[in-house]
Amino acid sequence: MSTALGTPTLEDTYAQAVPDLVVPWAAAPVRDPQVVVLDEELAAELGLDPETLRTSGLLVGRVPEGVRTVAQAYSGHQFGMFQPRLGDGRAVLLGEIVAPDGTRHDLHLKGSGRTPFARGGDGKAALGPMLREYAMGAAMHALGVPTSRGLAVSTTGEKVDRDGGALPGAILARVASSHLRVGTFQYAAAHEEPTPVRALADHAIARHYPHAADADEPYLELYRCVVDAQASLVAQWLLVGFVHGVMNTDNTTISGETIDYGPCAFIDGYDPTTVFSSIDHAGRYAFGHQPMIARWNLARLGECLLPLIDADSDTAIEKATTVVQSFTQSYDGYFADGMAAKIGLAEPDYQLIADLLALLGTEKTDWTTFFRALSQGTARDLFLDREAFDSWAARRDALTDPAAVAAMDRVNPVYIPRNHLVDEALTAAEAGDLAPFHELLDVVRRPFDERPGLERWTEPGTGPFVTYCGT
Ligand SMILES: Nc1ncnc2c1ncn2[C@@H]1O[C@H](COP(=O)(O)OP(=O)(O)OP(=O)(O)O)[C@@H](O)[C@H]1O
Repeated sequence: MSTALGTPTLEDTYAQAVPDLVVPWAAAPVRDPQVVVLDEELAAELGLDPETLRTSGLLVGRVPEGVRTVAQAYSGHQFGMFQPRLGDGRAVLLGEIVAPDGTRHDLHLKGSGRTPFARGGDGKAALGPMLREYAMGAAMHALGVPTSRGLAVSTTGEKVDRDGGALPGAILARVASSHLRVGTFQYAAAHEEPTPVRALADHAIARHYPHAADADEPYLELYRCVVDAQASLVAQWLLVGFVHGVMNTDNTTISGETIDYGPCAFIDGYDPTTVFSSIDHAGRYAFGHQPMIARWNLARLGECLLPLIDADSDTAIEKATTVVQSFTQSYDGYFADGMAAKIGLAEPDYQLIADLLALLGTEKTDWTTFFRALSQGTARDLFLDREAFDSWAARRDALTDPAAVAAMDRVNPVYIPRNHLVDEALTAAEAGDLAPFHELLDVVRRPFDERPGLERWTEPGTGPFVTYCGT
């Protein structure tokens, strides 16, 4: 069913395709909603009028009569442990919007009240974490990394209890090309088979990889596409220095977009062991582990698809294994191509890249600063052991491609959302001062243009590196 909503229309192809995987559910009423930030550029991309959005109540879940909003079911491996019933515990899917360019997007609320999936949670969200998700999504989008994006954050006028304190409550309106997760397939596979998994896979194909429908083996092709999309995504995370922080299977998307900016951050100094989540004591989701974890998560998706891949289970396992094993080669290719562009080579040189990573790791050189300094010819100054840098740089200079050198500054950002400055902006916002948050947005939305007056945004923080794990 689709329902007119002023100009936009909310469709529900997902709920229709897999009714067993949703629960009809409405956002809890909000007494005093105030839109704190709204991404007008994103609204325009979706064909939505910002003023209507500000006043209609849609951003906190007030939908016109007849629109069937739902909470989505999903399972997930969290830190390696299977949780059969997670789902939208504090979220609702308002519906799908078809943008003027024909692309389909979910409009989803986070922090909109308890649902049947809430388990012990209060169904709410605090302002700081929702603003964090909004800013990180905006930053990643500006960096060219596929991501869910915040359309708006609204305060609810109520307080939420977190760690013994009362914080302003908020709702994030989030847009994604879908909210299909590896965990969605895990839920379908764990609860009933094979019909829901097949219906879900058919929906995923139609929505994200329509060419797979014409392949000889459509479900194997779907799997191949997701593995490739995730290999590309995680390579991009590492290239920009992003640590997701909670790469559970319920945070691994079928579309290949980044989702759920919980305890995430960008690294300052290059160190593959960097962990940003205060609950990740073993370093499972450390910066350098992310490719391996993505592959592990994708193996869980493969398990769900086995009955669709081949009626003979041994054959299905063999085919799925070949696909998941292709992750490593795809990832290595994406990462090496990206690194080549970052250092000004037309073609990757694997040894040169490996030696650079070793060099940066030894001194924990600032990841973002290094690549811009390389294009400016000032990278040498960043090292204590300048001879080691000189001998690496001489090998690189011999291979540089003039066109690639000119393009370096278009792939190497000057500005990333430095963790200490994000925390500073969120602390101010929770205290009622939004000015630092708006400055943060302004900086991260134009990451490649060096601008005077923003020098402090290029400075690394002084730690501690494990930080902010609020919800
Ligand atoms: N305050 C809360 N009340 C109810 N359920 C919650 C709350 N916080 C988290 N959950 C649920 O706990 C599970 C894991 O939480 P997680 O932080 O990964 O999700 P999330 O950040 O709420 O949502 P998303 O993954 O959509 O960004 C999910 O099922 C989520 O809905």
